[in-house]
Amino acid sequence: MMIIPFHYRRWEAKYEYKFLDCYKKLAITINGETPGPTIIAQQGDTIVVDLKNSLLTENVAIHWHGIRQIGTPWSDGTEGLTQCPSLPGEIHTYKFVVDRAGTFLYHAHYGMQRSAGLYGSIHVSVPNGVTEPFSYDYDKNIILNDWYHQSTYEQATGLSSIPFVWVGEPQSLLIQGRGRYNCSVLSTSSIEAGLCNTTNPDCSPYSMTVVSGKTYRLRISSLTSLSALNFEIEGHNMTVVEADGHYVQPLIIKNLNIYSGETYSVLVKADQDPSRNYWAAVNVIGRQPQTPTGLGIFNYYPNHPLKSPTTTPPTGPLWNDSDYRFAQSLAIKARQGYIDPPPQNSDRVITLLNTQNRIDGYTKWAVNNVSFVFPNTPYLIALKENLTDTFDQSSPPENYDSANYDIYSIAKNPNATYSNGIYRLEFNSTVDIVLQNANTMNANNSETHPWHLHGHDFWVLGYGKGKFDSVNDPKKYNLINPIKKNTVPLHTFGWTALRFQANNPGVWAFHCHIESHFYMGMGVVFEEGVERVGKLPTSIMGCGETKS
Ligand SMILES: O=C1O[C@H]([C@@H](O)CO)C(O)=C1O
Repeated sequence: MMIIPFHYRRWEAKYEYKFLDCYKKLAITINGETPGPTIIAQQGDTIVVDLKNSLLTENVAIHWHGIRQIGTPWSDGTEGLTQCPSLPGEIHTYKFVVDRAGTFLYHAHYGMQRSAGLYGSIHVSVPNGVTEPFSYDYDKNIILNDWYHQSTYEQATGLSSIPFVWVGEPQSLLIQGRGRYNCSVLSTSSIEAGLCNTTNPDCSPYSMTVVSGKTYRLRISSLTSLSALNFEIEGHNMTVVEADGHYVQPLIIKNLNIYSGETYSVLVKADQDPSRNYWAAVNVIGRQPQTPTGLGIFNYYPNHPLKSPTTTPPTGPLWNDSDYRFAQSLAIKARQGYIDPPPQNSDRVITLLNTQNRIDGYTKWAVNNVSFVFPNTPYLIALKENLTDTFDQSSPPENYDSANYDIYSIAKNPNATYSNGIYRLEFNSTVDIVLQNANTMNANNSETHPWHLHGHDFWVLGYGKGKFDSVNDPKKYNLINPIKKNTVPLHTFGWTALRFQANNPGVWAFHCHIESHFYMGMGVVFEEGVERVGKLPTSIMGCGETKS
């Protein structure tokens, strides 16, 4: 059979009532599904998606998470940065090449729209004739998510109100779009009105059927709005072999910590007593859990796929065991034979202090005291068309006053400022980013932030606890076999150091992947080589100064 290196998809995004955790809620579907259809392609293939916006009164944009968009920065799908949003009734065409094998994602990148369920997976297989450094019998896809009963609008309104209304912890955890809310806590009249229905097929538990003796590659990813998660299959170890599309030195673990925006492949051998089923369990870590364990079934053929094990489901590590999380992050290294060594030095170091702040009575997140706000005209268009009065031309700060800032205390002055200024990077330069965590505006509290970079993979040079020491910590960087990623956790009261090459012409977001945190300003924007970007398609225009 001839392989056609071109994949054409017609997708329609629309709101539908779904019972993903048995509770009735409007969800954004693609062609009727959430998670949406999986894109299966081979390295080097071109993907074309015609996305029809049938959301009636809401704009849309889709980001292809982990795809670098080399030569197509206008297809990154980041509203306000690389495109105007597409309006109800419009069809927007995304066209890009999947240039690297691995497990990637797609999801809405407009306001907090991702939390309404617009997301899915992208599998890119290796080219013909190339073999992977591990073997397995079957490939399965598992997207983890958290789920809220409040709409995106109620959440966003609360976050941008005085007094501030926090979104709180999710009601459910979803495994491949399925969860289970305890309907019995609701009033009989709500249940009679059909608000919660445990027999709805939408919330039938995720069950993965395995055959004894076979090895499964589970492509596990997280697109949670808030929660850091721990994934475990009762009674089975797993071997991590891939992270964000890069091969990992095989690491055997009992359970996997996974942060929003990350993807991993783990190998699991069906090597336990086949006369019963086992739990697949997802637990909240990093924040005090108020959400029940998310449960799926690891089903040994020929047991019934929905037969619940009689055992107690795994409860995961202690939610506040940050040592456990640091240790797993540190243990993941690039695979021998597949190491892409980082440049030994960098041209520029940007240190980003992560803080929760206040601006005019509003609660915000900021980096180096600047809370990001979107421009009306997407940067990519503004820069190419010289519409430079459309955003703040001053560069955001490269550092914070580390000598006088106590990361373990509530800031003496929590006030921050707004800006839509961007970091302009010299094309082909090597850039280091040091993410520094700190205390929030609540005493003795620091939160985990998964940072995601668009348009690049970065090397993870190190993780540490406490305040980064700019003299001694760089001496401990892993410059031998660091893993490359596009999303990385910044652990509580810690730092994370990254290195990347500014070699992809375009405008790229770098932000906390927690939906509410980016919405509250926790992100920055990098530009490099924009003069090298080809002619922009007019389909990305139509808002702000690009209306004419
Ligand atoms: O932005 C946030 O607000 C809440 C909390 O700090 C409000 O008190 C929280 O946990 C966040 O991540």
